[in-house]
Amino acid sequence: MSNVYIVDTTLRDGEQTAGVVFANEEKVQIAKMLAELGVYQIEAGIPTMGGDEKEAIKKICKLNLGVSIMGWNRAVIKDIEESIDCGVDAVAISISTSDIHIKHKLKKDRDWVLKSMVVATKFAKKHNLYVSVNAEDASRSDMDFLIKFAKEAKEAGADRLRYCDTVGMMEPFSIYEHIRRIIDEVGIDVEMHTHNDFGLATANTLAGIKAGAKYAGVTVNGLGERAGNAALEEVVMALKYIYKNDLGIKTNLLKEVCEYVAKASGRVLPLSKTIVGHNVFAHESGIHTDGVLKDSKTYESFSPEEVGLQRQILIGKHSGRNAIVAKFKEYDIDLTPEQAEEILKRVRSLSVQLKRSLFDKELIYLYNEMREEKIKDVNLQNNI
Ligand SMILES: CC(=O)SCCNC(=O)CCNC(=O)[C@H](O)C(C)(C)COP(=O)(O)OP(=O)(O)OC[C@H]1O[C@@H](n2cnc3c(N)ncnc32)[C@H](O)[C@@H]1OP(=O)(O)O
Ligand SMILES: O=C(O)CCC(=O)C(=O)O
Repeated sequence: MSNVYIVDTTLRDGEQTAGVVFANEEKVQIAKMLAELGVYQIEAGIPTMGGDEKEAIKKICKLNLGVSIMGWNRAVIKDIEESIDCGVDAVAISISTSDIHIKHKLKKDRDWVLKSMVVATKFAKKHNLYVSVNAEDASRSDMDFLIKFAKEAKEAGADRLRYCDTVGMMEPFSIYEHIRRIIDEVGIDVEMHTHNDFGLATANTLAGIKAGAKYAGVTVNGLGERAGNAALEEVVMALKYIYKNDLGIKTNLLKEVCEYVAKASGRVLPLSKTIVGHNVFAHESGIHTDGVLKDSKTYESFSPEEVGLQRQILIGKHSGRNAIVAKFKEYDIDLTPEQAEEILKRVRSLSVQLKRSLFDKELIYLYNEMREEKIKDVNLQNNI
């Protein structure tokens, strides 16, 4: 697998999540964090919107973060002029390639699409910008037309083609075929931009990469239109651990970045959010905790510290003896096997009553309760 570059669009597609707005300072802070994380390119927003959006993009450009800053544009010269005015070094030039979009949204025809894209691309190249030509709704486009579009984009000077699965209608096997065909027939660099409508955004991005796409367009926490985009944290970690392709991203910062974006977007991270959820390294089941306590690799794909998290061993209804023994050891209490068995019974009963796992102080309470009962029993037996 060749090198893969992360293109983060949290500040563009991520902010397009219905109802999400980043304050300008938050946009700047997110850009700084993404640069620190080590992404290749930040799609910072849509300059032609003007106002705050343009101000924030200008500020991000002025920071000289050492990463490429891209502005998003329609295939419209005025849009690109606004991008240039912001000081970006790269532009995304977007236009729909599917007949559904061309006919019903743009109300134009295929020739108009090709012409608008070529004119916009040549204009951007004349201004020494890096150009990604974005085929919106590529996945629902006629493949022969998409190939023609990609060829003309390349001839006009485009540096890459963004393949957009705009409504998230693809699955990995077909997307692999599409991307292979584009690369084989056009020989252009491809960026994957996938949406999560069927929960396949990350899988589809990985399939595209496997087919030879060099760029992965992602968002932090998978923010984005409707069900969102492929999540940065998922793609980076899957590439590292499933495909053995370490992109050099500072993954130990992931938790912090994801938490920040969650807060700024007002979209709380679910406890079991992939990669960075608070509970994705929490173990309760007896067989799992026993395994993890012996060797964490038995039930973890990578160590929690790698993404800025910590392992948690919870004690609850599904716990086993070994976890109970280990937990009390943390408090310098060496349980006998019989004591561990007895406490486990009490843990199960209390967990069912409370419908949750137990806090450490509740465990100590159960331990004291058990000891007091034992003392009472002995006293009774001795008639004291
Ligand atoms: C799949 C995606 O994520 S695409 C990105 C979507 N993001 C956004 O829309 C967020 C920011 N958008 C905006 O601020 C505004 O929509 C703007 C500034 C881009 C345009 O605003 P307005 O001029 O008010 O137009 P409006 O949004 O109502 O309609 C879009 C127009 O752009 C046209 N258009 C849409 N996509 C493209 C394109 N890729 N290239 C050229 N024209 C396009 C539409 O046909 C429509 O034109 P019409 O007015 O002649 O019918
Ligand atoms: O990136 C683009 O230009 C297209 C917009 C988009 O987000 C998409 O098609 O999913």
